[in-house]
Amino acid sequence: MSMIAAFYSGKSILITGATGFMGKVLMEKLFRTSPDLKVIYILVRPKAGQTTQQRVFQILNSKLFEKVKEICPDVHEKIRAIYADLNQNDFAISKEDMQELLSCTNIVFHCAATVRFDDHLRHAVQLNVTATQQLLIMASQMPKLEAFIHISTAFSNCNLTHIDEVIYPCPVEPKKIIDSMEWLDDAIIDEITPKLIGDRPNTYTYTKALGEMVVQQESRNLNIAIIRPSIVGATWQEPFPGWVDNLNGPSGLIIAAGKGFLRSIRGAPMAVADLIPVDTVVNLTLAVGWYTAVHRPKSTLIYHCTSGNLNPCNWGKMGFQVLATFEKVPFERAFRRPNADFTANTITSQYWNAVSHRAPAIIYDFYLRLTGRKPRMTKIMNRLLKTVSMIEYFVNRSWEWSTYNTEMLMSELSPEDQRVFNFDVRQLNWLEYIENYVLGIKKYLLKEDMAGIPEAKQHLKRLRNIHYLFNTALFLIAWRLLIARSQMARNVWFFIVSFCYKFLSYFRASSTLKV
Ligand SMILES: CCCCCCCCCCCCCCCCCCCCCC(=O)SCCNC(=O)CCNC(=O)[C@H](O)C(C)(C)COP(=O)(O)OP(=O)(O)OC[C@H]1O[C@@H](n2cnc3c(N)ncnc32)[C@H](O)[C@@H]1OP(=O)(O)O
Ligand SMILES: NC(=O)C1=CN([C@@H]2O[C@H](COP(=O)(O)OP(=O)(O)OC[C@H]3O[C@@H](n4cnc5c(N)ncnc54)[C@H](OP(=O)(O)O)[C@@H]3O)[C@@H](O)[C@H]2O)C=CC1
Repeated sequence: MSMIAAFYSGKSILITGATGFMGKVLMEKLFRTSPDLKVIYILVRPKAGQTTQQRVFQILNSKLFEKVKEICPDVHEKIRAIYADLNQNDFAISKEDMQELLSCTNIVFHCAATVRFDDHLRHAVQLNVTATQQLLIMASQMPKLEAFIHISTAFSNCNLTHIDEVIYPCPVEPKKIIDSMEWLDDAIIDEITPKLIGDRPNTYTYTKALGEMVVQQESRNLNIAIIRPSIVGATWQEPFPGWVDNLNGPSGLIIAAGKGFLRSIRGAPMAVADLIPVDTVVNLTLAVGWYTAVHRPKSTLIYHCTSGNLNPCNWGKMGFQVLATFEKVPFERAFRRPNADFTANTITSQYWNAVSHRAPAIIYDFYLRLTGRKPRMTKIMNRLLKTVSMIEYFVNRSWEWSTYNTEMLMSELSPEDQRVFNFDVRQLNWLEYIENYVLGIKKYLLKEDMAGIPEAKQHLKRLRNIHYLFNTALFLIAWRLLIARSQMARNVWFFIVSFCYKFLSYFRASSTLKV
């Protein structure tokens, strides 16, 4: 019997960010392995015209929860969706709901965050720092609380190259930042943002670092642990391989490459691609919840959930495998044939941006205009290039994260728990994982039918022919223009033509003689 699964049985668990990528997988695993848990409270806001209940209904009826519904048929009754907005005071939770949360919760998993790299500092602070502080204040009023697990990111200290399992202080105290956000106007915040974030690349990593400081400062006598995952990717094994449902991290760029929009990224092919499957992160998170509640470590332990030091893969290898998978299972209606690369050189990268990204978009928009349609490719390309520019920081560097706590935890687990809550990335076969990841993107994100693969391959063949035709036409036009302008080019041209003519005459004469 799994000790971790048994631990969560009968427990009341609060999850923030349960509608997000990681939150959904966390909920799924909890219900699948501990169907006897008492209740999972999730803090949800209405979104995109859907009420909180409709959102929960949609999640439970998704492919991800198919297995859960077999194992735990009363799953609908065990989820309590609580209306909440983490941007508001007391999260806008009603008094009755708050009372219930405070009196019943045993474990808190705090996953909610804004993960946008370009978020305005005020908003990023509100969600990643202030909301974390408020949640900790709530937690301190929960008499039955056994553990509080905070999800941070391995990149909260990406300004360092070697990162230990400690909280690194930021120069300005989080409390001062929170206070200043209340009275500074947006223009001033914009001005001081680069100074505050310093050598971090964006407001996301900075506010996640502040969030960790808040956890440390507000921990009081709570049992707290922090988990720092690196780049979270599709599921590796559970509940099935390749599940993914948003465009964050590599997923959006894999789509862009598969559809032929993305041809080049300025990145170091040999830099470590520190991806970690979402089910691995969830398994570690649940193991940490158990360990923190049962063993009550004296201080706040930090767990790095990374792959680079144990089973490294680099961006070059990953890109190669992604492209190889496109050969077998191409995406439908590609704009161009997938053919992308990482280039370390800035000038080469700018050249490819002009030739392979901007020029085809302009030509295609011109074609759309000619055929009376609305141009859209330049807009799509600008958005893609903006995304690429934001991730460049992460694909040009390698980091080293120490993983003593994660390894210690692994050794504390029973063999059964090591199997059920496996977070040992040494067992991960990257080629297989990446292939499943690309397949998962096709199935669950793009919702493409596997039956359409022959047609997609046919489409790629047509694109290849158009590509050859276009290049030949371009070459002939360039050559014609050159001949018109340069005597030297004309001489070369006449030499080639007369050489071919002589060769053909000789060939014809010798074949007549034989007869
Ligand atoms: C080339 C060779 C090989 C080929 C094969 C390729 C191999 C693989 C390539 C490997 C590369 C490795 C990358 C890893 C780096 C991760 C580092 C993580 C480090 C930290 C990890 C963390 O700890 S935390 C998670 C990370 N956090 C994000 O990853 C959020 C990012 N994101 C944003 O910060 C905003 O998204 C941003 C971008 C500002 C746009 O902002 P924006 O305002 O312009 O656009 P919006 O977001 O509003 O989106 C407007 C519309 O674009 C759609 N869309 C959104 N993203 C899209 C996307 N990536 N690709 C397509 N489409 C996307 C969306 O669905 C909307 O569609 P619609 O309009 O139809 O609704
Ligand atoms: N994905 C990754 O690559 C990595 C993620 N992480 C961390 O993991 C955690 C989970 O990330 P992930 O699941 O990928 O992120 P998602 O963007 O998929 O999910 C974010 C969650 O936070 C919720 N949320 C955001 N704003 C509010 C709000 N105002 N009120 C209530 N809920 C809100 C979202 O709700 P809604 O659905 O309503 O928007 C959603 O449930 C985060 O803490 C992130 O920093 C760390 C490393 C890598």
